[in-house]
Amino acid sequence: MKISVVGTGYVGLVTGVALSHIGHHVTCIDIDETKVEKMRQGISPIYEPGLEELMKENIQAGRLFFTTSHQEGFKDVDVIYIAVGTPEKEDGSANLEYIEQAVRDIAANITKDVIVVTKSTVPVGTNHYIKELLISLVPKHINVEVVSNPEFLREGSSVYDTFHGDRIVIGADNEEAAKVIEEINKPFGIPIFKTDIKSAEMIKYASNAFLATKISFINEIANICEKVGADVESVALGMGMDKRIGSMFLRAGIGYGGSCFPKDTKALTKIAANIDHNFELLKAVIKVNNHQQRILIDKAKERFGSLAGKKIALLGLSFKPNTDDMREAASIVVSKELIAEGAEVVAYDPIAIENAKKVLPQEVVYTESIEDALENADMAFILTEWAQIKELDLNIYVQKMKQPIVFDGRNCYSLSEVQKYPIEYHSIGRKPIYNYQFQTV
Ligand SMILES: NC(=O)C1=CN([C@@H]2O[C@H](COP(=O)(O)OP(=O)(O)OC[C@H]3O[C@@H](n4cnc5c(N)ncnc54)[C@H](O)[C@@H]3O)[C@@H](O)[C@H]2O)C=CC1
Ligand SMILES: O=C(O)[C@H]1O[C@H](OP(=O)(O)OP(=O)(O)OC[C@H]2O[C@@H](n3ccc(=O)[nH]c3=O)[C@H](O)[C@@H]2O)[C@H](O)[C@@H](O)[C@@H]1O
Repeated sequence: MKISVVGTGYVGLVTGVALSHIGHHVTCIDIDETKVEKMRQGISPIYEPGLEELMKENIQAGRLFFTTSHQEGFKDVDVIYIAVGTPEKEDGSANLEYIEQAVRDIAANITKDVIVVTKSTVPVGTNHYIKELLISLVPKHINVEVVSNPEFLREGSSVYDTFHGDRIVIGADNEEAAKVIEEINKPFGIPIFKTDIKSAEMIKYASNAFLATKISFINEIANICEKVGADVESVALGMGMDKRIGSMFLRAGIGYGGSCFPKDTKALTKIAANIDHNFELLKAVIKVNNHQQRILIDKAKERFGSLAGKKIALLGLSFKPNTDDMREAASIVVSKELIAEGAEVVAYDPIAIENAKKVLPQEVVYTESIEDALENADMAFILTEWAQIKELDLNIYVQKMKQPIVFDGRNCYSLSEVQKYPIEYHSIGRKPIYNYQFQTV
């Protein structure tokens, strides 16, 4: 099948590469010339484990192409995937301007019948709008069908997820079009769920909202655990053994970030508000998350009073490990607030520093190693559970810091391990450890 993918972000690039890997002829189109130039050389503009190897392999096999020209990219294609961004507008609703532009680009350049597949996360009703817009713009002799095919990959494991996903959702009002997209996806060997367009659109939002709910739920339980002396890790394990609950997405921490949960939860409350439904549960999930992102600051202030003049090392900046994505990362909220409190902020991340520099306050100082960040620090905040941080020899905190006081927002270390060191350790939903005698200065 000859396919083109519009937009080469996390979703578009991974989709294009994966579709070429299962044998399709794929052209990825992006308006960003620098990105396209890199991708032509087999260089991935984003950090995703395994992606670059797969890109190179399929470029060499003559199945994967990149262009900035919609005309060239849409030439003779049977199927066009839309994977452009749908960021948050100021009012929380989804911004559909990139989708609309992509649709106009398609309409202006296609010369034969095509199926347009929407991968981007779009509010219920958008695919019908896309179809109406296309029909109004393309010449009458060209037939266009629209299929919703929401994406469920996670950043940091997007290649793995694409080949091992739990389901592929195909939402179509036209059986023939649904069959074509089903055939395209069959080589992945993943269960395919076919439904109508609006239900497919809703499956995406409902799934993200449900996962976000699980996270806010366990974070609330964690906060209660701290007060009553229970251990959230044990609680999550015990809960997760019930198959109806499931053990995944019960990791307590400093809340969810990233390009999707924050924006999609807000967008769903907007979708509900548009039909006069007050989605109270989801609003509470969002509120809990906003509070949770600040929880280490609250703990540190409770411990120290003022943070003014304190040197604070931030370990991990991206919104989760194995990605350089800084969108809605807790480190943004935390660093801004620490700077406002008058603290001196030193930050380390194995991959995301370049992106972090674009969004964190300019007062933040970056280091090339964990050791350098910890040097003479009054306290450390762990914000992302990178393997490098989880595997760190805990003696480093003792040796490098002015006082080894660690606020761990990702529960990176077992309490029994931390007990072996002269460290003061505060984590989420677990008992604090006071093995370091704090000297008042
Ligand atoms: N990032 C993720 O993990 C996931 C994202 N999604 C959804 O997928 C969609 C895309 O997300 P990301 O890949 O993160 O976006 P992104 O912002 O990383 O990438 C979008 C790309 O589209 C390009 N673009 C914009 N307009 C264009 C046009 N008219 N023609 C060609 N290229 C154009 C941009 O230059 C950019 O490279 C969003 O709706 C998002 O909600 C869904 C599942 C996972
Ligand atoms: O629509 C999307 O963009 C994607 O959003 C999430 O994927 P992603 O944001 O890449 O990463 P997750 O692994 O879901 O983590 C999101 C946030 O939740 C946090 N999280 C996750 C799990 C958990 O138990 N606890 C927790 O705090 C992570 O630290 C991170 O900040 C979903 O998991 C994907 O299925 C979906 O396709």
